[in-house]
Amino acid sequence: MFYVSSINKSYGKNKVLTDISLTVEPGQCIALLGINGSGKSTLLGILAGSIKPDSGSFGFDTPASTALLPQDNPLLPELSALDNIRLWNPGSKRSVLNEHNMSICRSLGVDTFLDKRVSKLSGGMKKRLSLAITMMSDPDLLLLDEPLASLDLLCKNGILRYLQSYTACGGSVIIATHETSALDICDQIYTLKGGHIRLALDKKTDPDGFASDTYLKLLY
Ligand SMILES: Nc1ncnc2c1ncn2[C@@H]1O[C@H](COP(=O)(O)OP(=O)(O)OP(=O)(O)O)[C@@H](O)[C@H]1O
Repeated sequence: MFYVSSINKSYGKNKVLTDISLTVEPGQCIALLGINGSGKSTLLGILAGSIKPDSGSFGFDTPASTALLPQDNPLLPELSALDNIRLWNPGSKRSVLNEHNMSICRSLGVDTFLDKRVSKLSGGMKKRLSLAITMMSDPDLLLLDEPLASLDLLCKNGILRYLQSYTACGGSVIIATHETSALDICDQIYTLKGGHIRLALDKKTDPDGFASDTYLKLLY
């Protein structure tokens, strides 16, 4: 289990996160919903270890690992997709295309453009490549910051199906999103408002609450 306990974060006088607590079980997918500037990226950055909270704690109850897929793809545009994979995977040139990594590439359709330069890839291809690289570290908890932004329906669907197969194998996901289609695969929806977090929907106790025409109400 991954726990977050009483996290607080301010930028100067701007109190962004107040007393944030939640838990994520293995195999669970949790959505973070909130308007622009509500603190979703800040919270994910804290959980990924790249932003220091003012107070509070987080971690796993057993040894486990986390990986963050940031909003902007962490790719070098002048390199090929394969060279970007090599860059993020320390090891020999031969071992980077091992069966484990290739199976991730195949699942996300990245194997079809490994030799292409990143600057020539579409937004959806870049996102799938970034996700593939993130998955190669075999994380137990995947932190996703707006992974579906500006992707076409087919690409969104492919990524969502991939995430479903990941959680079906016991992986956990926290996904910050404005996309209602992403909420369909989530077990719980938390909202961030005025710095505070609230469990707004839980599929176990309110399966009927998961309907795209009701999601907007959660933000008010
Ligand atoms: N490095 C920083 N220095 C100062 N203020 C920051 C910094 N990063 C974020 N903020 C502020 O913290 C607040 C939360 O920003 P954050 O990016 O976490 O929101 P968000 O919910 O992810 O927004 P969006 O949906 O637009 O991506 C905003 O008011 C933002 O201006």
